[in-house]
Amino acid sequence: MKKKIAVIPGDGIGPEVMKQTLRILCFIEEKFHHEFEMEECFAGGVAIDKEGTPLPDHTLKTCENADAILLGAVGGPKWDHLEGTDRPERALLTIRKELGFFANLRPAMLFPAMKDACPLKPSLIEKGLDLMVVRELTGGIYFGEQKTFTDKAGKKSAYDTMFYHEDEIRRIVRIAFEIASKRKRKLLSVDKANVLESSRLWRKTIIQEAKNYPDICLEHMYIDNAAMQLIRDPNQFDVIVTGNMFGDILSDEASMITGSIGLLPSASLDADQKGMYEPIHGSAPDIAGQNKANPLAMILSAAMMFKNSFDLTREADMIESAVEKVLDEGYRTADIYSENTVMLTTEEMGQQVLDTMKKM
Ligand SMILES: NC(=O)C1=CN([C@@H]2O[C@H](COP(=O)(O)OP(=O)(O)OC[C@H]3O[C@@H](n4cnc5c(N)ncnc54)[C@H](O)[C@@H]3O)[C@@H](O)[C@H]2O)C=CC1
Ligand SMILES: CC(C)CC(=O)C(=O)O
Ligand SMILES: [Mg+2]
Repeated sequence: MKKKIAVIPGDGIGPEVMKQTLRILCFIEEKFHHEFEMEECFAGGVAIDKEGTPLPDHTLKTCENADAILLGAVGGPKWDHLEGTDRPERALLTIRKELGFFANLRPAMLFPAMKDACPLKPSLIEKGLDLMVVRELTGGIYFGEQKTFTDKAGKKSAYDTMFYHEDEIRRIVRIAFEIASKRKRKLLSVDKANVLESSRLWRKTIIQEAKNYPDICLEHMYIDNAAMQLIRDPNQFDVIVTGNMFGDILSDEASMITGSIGLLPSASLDADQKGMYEPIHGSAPDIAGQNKANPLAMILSAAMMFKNSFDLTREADMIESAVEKVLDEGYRTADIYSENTVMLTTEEMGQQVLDTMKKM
């Protein structure tokens, strides 16, 4: 199979975790006789430094022309003084919006070997954890009107707007219902409908849409309670659908139940399953450049690319099984290290996954 893949390493640990992922892609390409035309491009802080803008036109064009996009992470303290549209994060938001990647799938799975790394009581995760957060990605407060202004007294104010059109809600909740119908037929919609108008529209719309999915059990929860319930008893949930900001926050919280944010992949999809694949974490400036980052979230994001955009399940399964085996054998990066396990660097973890795949 011939595929064009746009590769955006980005900033901080982005290039470190991407390097390990590309080694695995090269192995898959050779083993299964695929042809991956990989084009590396700049976005984020590195693009600001090189070209004066977080998202150069040619990067966006490369993404548009690709069959899928892999992205490490963008941002960092070096660029934190910049204003909204000049910031590295703008690159990510613009790619998502311009390419219509409205459906962000963030699976939170606890690998059996990672139970000790979960900070919750063992009784809460006895049966493991297998959650799917479906996050709306191109609307809500990250894309509403925003402004900072100075009043007559010289005092500053700022606002952000949480805006949702019913069609935006409808298309993401449909994706969530479809996913729920292939799992436990349980869907939790998370909102703040006791306070926010946009949440009330969200709730009304999903209740209307539920009529088309009579075999799915739909429940609703406010975001504050959901954040608490996720820690109290994560296994009460199966598929969670929510807006952009609530999904961003809840998925970082869910990641910790699986041991580390360095383990969680994601897919950001359009209506035709074209997608951008990225770990849910950021550029982790506190550990960047130290060969300490966990590359498994990025590697598992590539597996999601094979499954969702290329329909290559054998290749995806191979990556996922290799990651599971490496963890079973006790190999860990610093974020998930505990006594009686073997601490590896980023490079060594990539090598370990690769060596395991070679033996499969
Ligand atoms: N998708 C993206 O490109 C995202 C970018 N960011 C940006 O990243 C920068 C840092 O943001 P933070 O809020 O600190 O979030 P972060 O996710 O980068 O880091 C949070 C904590 O998790 C740790 N961590 C993250 N990924 C890890 C990995 N693979 N292995 C081991 N430990 C890992 C970090 O060391 C840090 O202690 C900011 O500029 C932010 O805007 C944040 C989230 C997503
Ligand atoms: C960096 C932001 C644009 C978004 C974010 O934190 C995320 O998508 O996880
Ligand atoms: Mg986030």
